[in-house]
Amino acid sequence: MESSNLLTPTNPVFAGYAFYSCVLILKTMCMSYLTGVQRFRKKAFVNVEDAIAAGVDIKMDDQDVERCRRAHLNDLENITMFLITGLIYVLTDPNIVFALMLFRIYAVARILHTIVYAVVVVRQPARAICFNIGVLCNFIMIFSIFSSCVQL
Ligand SMILES: N[C@@H](CCC(=O)N[C@@H](CS)C(=O)NCC(=O)O)C(=O)O
Repeated sequence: MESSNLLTPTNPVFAGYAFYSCVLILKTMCMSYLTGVQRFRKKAFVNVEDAIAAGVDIKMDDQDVERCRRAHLNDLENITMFLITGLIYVLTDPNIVFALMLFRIYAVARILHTIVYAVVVVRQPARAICFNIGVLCNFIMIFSIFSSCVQL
C-alpha cells in the first residue's frame, strides 16, 4: 500500500480501525448516560444541588452507580491505549485479515467487559477474561509495531 494512502478509507485496515474506534468511542460515551440512569434509578446523587432537586439526601457509595463509574474509568484506561496503538499499527501496513480480526476481537471484548461489569454483573473470571483479551490484542499490535520498526 502506498504510504500516502495508509490513513485514508481506501485502506481497508484504516477503515476497520476508524469503524471500531468510533464504535468504542460511542460505547465509552454511553457510560456517562448509563451512570446517570443508575443515579436516577437509585436516587444516588453526589452533588448537593442534584440531591435537593430530587428531594433526597446525598448518597456517595451506591454499588450500581460505582460499578458504572469503574467500568467507565476502565474504558478510559484501556480504549485510549487501543486508539493510539491501533493508529500506529495501521501505519505499519499490517496484514488486512489479521488486523481486522484484532480490531473486531478488541471491540467485542470491550463491549462484553462493560456488559459483565455494569449491565448484568456476571461472576468472575468473566470480566478478567474480557479485560485480558483486550490487553492481548493491544500487546500483539505493540509487538508487531516493534518488529516493524526495530532493525535487528
Ligand atoms: N484500574 C484497574 C486495573 C486492573 C484492571 O483493569 N483489571 C480489570 C480486570 S479484573 C478490571 O476490569 N478491573 C476493574 C476496574 O477497573 O474497576 C483496577 O483498579 O482494577
